[in-house]
Amino acid sequence: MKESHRDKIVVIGAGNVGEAIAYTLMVRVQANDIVLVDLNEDRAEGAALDIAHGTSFFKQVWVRKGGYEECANAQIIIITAGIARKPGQTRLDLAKTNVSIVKSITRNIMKFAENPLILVVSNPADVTTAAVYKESGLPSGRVIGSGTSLDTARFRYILSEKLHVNVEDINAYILGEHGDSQVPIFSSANIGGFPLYDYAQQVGITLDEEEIAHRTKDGGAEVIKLKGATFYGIAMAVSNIVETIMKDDDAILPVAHVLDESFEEWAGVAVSLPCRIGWDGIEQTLRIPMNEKEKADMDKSVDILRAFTEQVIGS
Ligand SMILES: NC(=O)C1=CN([C@@H]2O[C@H](COP(=O)(O)OP(=O)(O)OC[C@H]3O[C@@H](n4cnc5c(N)ncnc54)[C@H](O)[C@@H]3O)[C@@H](O)[C@H]2O)C=CC1
Ligand SMILES: CC(=O)C(=O)O
Repeated sequence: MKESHRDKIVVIGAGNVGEAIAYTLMVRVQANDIVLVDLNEDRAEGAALDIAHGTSFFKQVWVRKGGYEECANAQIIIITAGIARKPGQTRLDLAKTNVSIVKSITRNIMKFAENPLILVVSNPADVTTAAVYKESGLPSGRVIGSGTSLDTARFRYILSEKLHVNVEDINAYILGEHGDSQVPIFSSANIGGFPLYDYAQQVGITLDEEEIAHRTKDGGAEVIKLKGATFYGIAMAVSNIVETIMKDDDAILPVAHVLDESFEEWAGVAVSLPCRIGWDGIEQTLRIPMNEKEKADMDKSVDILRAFTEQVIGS
């Protein structure tokens, strides 16, 4: 296939996360041209070759190392470059370094791409999303942070374990910060269409909200403590976002973007809410019913993110 006819995705940062994303995109054939860009060119080339060697078991997908000029005609650009969180270190400790990395990457992307769709994964993911939005000048719906998509996946996984039910039957969100102030929305969660607590009562299971929230929030730290880094979970979360964009299928996913004025006291902050996503990025931001405690926790999460974002990148 001619290069000009390929569906191209550029992944910037070919470390654990970038490599796992490229692998997942290849296996699921979500693009037929996957380009890895990294400051460490050997790392990008090695990762690309390792994945490319396996393509004969799947479909024709080009996986290769490249430079920023590849962004010119990419359908999606995914930023994963940065410094990974060390055991015991908070996500927020890393903010200043990673924000300056994603800002310089954004300037490089914008040299070549006219109206790119950028997906931001580097931590702290909400603050880096705000930084890329500001630096790029793009509409906020075209700068999507992976936000609480991974936390939501962890929440659903834990609920499926507790309730002994297929994870696909669980509709429940973690919203707010991808971090310590994240908010589990229990009040509007449903299991196969049944309100969560109706379902739990019918199957005779008592849920401990605090324990579930705690396990969800600590999911990343738990894996980091055990094996040093998380990368498969985020790769699958990103692949899910990529799928809805590439297929233009209007799925509703919990992702971060900078909220507009209609969100009043939350406006101007990059934070996760359920969003309808398609080819142009975020098409609609949805307001999910919350009880009073959840709403108060969301207000707190937004306040924390606003204060921190201002501290790191200015208002
Ligand atoms: N949002 C989420 O849910 C998750 C986010 N992360 C974050 O993803 C980021 C990457 O994590 P890992 O891949 O494990 O780290 P890693 O250290 O394995 O890889 C980072 C890569 O970025 C590259 N890099 C650094 N500066 C660069 C620059 N200016 N331009 C191009 N490449 C550059 C490095 O050479 C390295 O290959 C971290 O910030 C981590 O905290 C990780 C897991 C989940
Ligand atoms: C590292 C990280 O952000 C996570 O696994 O949630």
